[in-house]
Amino acid sequence: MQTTPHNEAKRGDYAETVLLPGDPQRTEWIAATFLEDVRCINRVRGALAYTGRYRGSPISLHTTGMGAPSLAIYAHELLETYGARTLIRVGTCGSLADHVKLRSLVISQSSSSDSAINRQLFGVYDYAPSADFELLCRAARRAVEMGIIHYVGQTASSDVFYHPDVLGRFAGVRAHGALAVDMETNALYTIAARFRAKALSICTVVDSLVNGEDTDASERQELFSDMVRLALDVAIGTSRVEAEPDRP
Ligand SMILES: O=P(O)(O)O[C@H]1O[C@H](CO)[C@@H](O)[C@H]1O
Ligand SMILES: O=c1cc[nH]c(=O)[nH]1
Repeated sequence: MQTTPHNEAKRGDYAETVLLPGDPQRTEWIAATFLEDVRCINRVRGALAYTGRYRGSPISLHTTGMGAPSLAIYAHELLETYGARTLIRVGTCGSLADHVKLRSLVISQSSSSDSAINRQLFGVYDYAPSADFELLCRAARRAVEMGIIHYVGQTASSDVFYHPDVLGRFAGVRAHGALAVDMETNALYTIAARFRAKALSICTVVDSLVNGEDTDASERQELFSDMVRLALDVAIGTSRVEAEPDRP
């Protein structure tokens, strides 16, 4: 019998820190490329999940699928049933700002949403979900140390990927500084807050809604190396000083 309706992993199979790719192929690639002693713990609905070690520390990966409802189910179960305490999204996003270029990283400080889910949850309030401050600071510092082009700021999460008004629909949030759009960060931060857990969303910019530029799916695994290394270093708390103990 499965432990949850959506997951066959047993209690205790997940590490406390879980990286969350949207795409199962990304999950599989991260497991094969970055983790040691790795084992697959879930295949239900193709939401591949693995547990292994990164530089000796236990880390899990779990595929969220696309959109807030899908992520919400998996994040809820990871926090409620599997004892996860830190969730780090390693996703993709579309640029909403001129200066946010393809292939850079967007580290989301907070995330607006057009989701009707929030209207059910918060009544008259427009809840403002945000990243865990410690994870956010660590990611920003480590990204500088690694020389990765990145932007820290607010993002938007939308339930609509294909929309006839490609950019115009974001006018309000763009005018107030939103850097990029994805579909899950708002839900991730909201659910983590509910469980008093830590969350961070790091996304690679794969297209621009401003100028229509796009990356090719074939370059994407390569493209994700910086994001995944950064997320893993953040997950295990590595800074340059810790990573180079022999430094004078
Ligand atoms: O690449 P992932 O992590 O799935 O993220 C983005 O890509 C999907 C849309 O293509 C949505 O899930 C969006 O948030
Ligand atoms: O959610 C997403 C992700 C990438 N690009 C978009 O336009 N939207």
